[in-house]
Formats: sequence, C-alpha cells, structure tokens
Amino acid sequence: MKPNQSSQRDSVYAQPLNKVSDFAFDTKVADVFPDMISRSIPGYATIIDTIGRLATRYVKPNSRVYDLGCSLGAASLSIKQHCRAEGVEIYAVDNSEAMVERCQNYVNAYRGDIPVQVQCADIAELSMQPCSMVVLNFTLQFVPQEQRQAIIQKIYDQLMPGGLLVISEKVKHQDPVADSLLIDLYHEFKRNNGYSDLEISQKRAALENVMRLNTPEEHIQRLTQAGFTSVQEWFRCFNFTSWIAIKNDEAKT
Ligand SMILES: C[S@@+](CC[C@H](N)C(=O)[O-])C[C@H]1O[C@@H](n2cnc3c(N)ncnc32)[C@H](O)[C@@H]1O
Ligand SMILES: O=C(O)C(=O)C[C@]1(C(=O)O)C=C[C@@H](O)C=C1
Repeated sequence: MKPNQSSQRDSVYAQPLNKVSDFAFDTKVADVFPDMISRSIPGYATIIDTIGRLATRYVKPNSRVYDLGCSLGAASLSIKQHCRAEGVEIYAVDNSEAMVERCQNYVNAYRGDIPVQVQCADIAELSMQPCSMVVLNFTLQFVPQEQRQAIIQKIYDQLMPGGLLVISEKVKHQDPVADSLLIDLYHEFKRNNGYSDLEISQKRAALENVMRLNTPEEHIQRLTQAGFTSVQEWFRCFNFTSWIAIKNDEAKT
C-alpha cells in the first residue's frame, strides 16, 4: 500500500476530550496519517502526483532530491515512481520517530531504481548537499517562524542552477472577510469528508499553538529574499496553496 492510499480511519478527535493537547506527529497520528491527510488537505492526491511529474522535468541525473518533513514518504515515492533520471538519490527527512519508522517500512516495500534514504532529523539543523529538487509539502507551517528564512536560504544555496523547490502550505489571508470565508469553505470540505463538527473544532484547538500560518505574500517575500527569481503558485484550493520556486539557470552556486 502506498502512503497516499487509504489506511486505518482517522478518529483521533472523534470523542470529546477533557483537555485538547497540542497536536503532535506521534504514533496515534502516524497510524492513521494516510486517511487523515487525504481527508484534510484539499487536492492532496493531485499535489503528490504533480510532485512526481515535476521531478521528471527538474531532477537531474546523478543528483540528490530532498523531501523535508516527509511523514510517510508519499512525495518521495511519487518521485521514485515518475522519475527516470539515472544516479538519483532521494533523502526523506522527518523529525517524528513514529513517521520515520513507518516511512522506512513503506520505502522497503516499494520497488524501483531510485534509492530513498530515510532520516530522522530536524530540518533546521540538517546539513544539506547540492541537489536538483527539494520538496516542503505542508512542513514549514510546523517550523518556528524564526527558523523559516534560514531553512529557505539553505535550500536555495544548495539547489543547483535550474533546480526546483516545491512548497505547499496552509495559508491565512490579510483580508478578514476573505480569510473567514475560505476557512468556512475548508470546514465544509472536512464535513463532506466525514469529519464531525466536534472533530473539526478539537483538531483546530490542537493545532492552534503548533501550526503557525503565513500569508501568501509572506511566503513569496521569503522565497524572493532567499534569491528565487521565479516563484509561481501552481495549486490553490481554499486556504491551501502550493508554489514552485526555480533557481535561475545562470545563478552562481
Ligand atoms: C503535514 S506533515 C507533511 C506531509 C508530507 N510532506 C506529505 O506530503 O505527505 C508535516 C510533517 O513535518 C514534520 N516536521 C515538522 N517540523 C519538522 C522539523 N523541524 N524537521 C523535520 N520534520 C518536521 C512532521 O513530523 C510531519 O511529519
Ligand atoms: O486538519 C487540519 O485542520 C489541517 O490544517 C490540515 C493539516 C495540515 O495542513 O498539515 C494539519 C495536520 C495534519 O498533518 C494534516 C493536515
């Protein structure tokens, strides 16, 4: 089974809790993660598939690819499935032991030519090597704000000229009317996917201190400040957005 296919049903927030603790990527979440993420992120399957398709265009022979905050490795396995370049190595990194352990099992069960190295590490402390593609698929939103610019700068510095960063995030919007409409539509999406009002509100409370959102403008500013000259939103649904950021072909390494 691929990590983006359905697994155990997510019922983490189904029962009333006396106290809602901060959300954590622990064993309880990791066990139901394929179901949780596919019912919680609009267009998740499309995003994962497109990451694989982008890899066929951007991953260079004999280069590295990083999947930062890989969870169960869905993006890595999509790249492995699509990419035909020779001598490629994927580095799938996450700081949750529960995720990394399960990710390794998925990787072991998945055949293909491209090796995937699974690593338990904090991406803020990760020492990166030159690479042709980096994926940050709904990861930066969980990293402390003050570490975000340095991470994007490190990625830019290690990308080869012409290299690609795919960054997907849940975002907030400056206009309060638009922001609350998009949040409302998102909650309707979750209800349509079988989540109750209780599950939606308890998970929202759990995420409050853990997931800090930026506006699209803040993300674009951060990418531009790091040096990316080509930044393009390629996916958007409600308050979820994905961008491609390409390092100029002429850029110095
Ligand atoms: C929403 S999930 C990412 C989903 C995954 N990229 C996918 O495409 O299926 C966020 C992941 O980021 C990881 N994470 C959060 N902060 C991290 C950090 N500082 N270093 C490494 N991983 C981190 C979490 O453990 C979690 O597995
Ligand atoms: O479920 C929510 O409310 C979300 O905001 C979705 C979201 C995310 O954006 O990363 C939050 C945590 C889970 O990892 C899966 C999805």
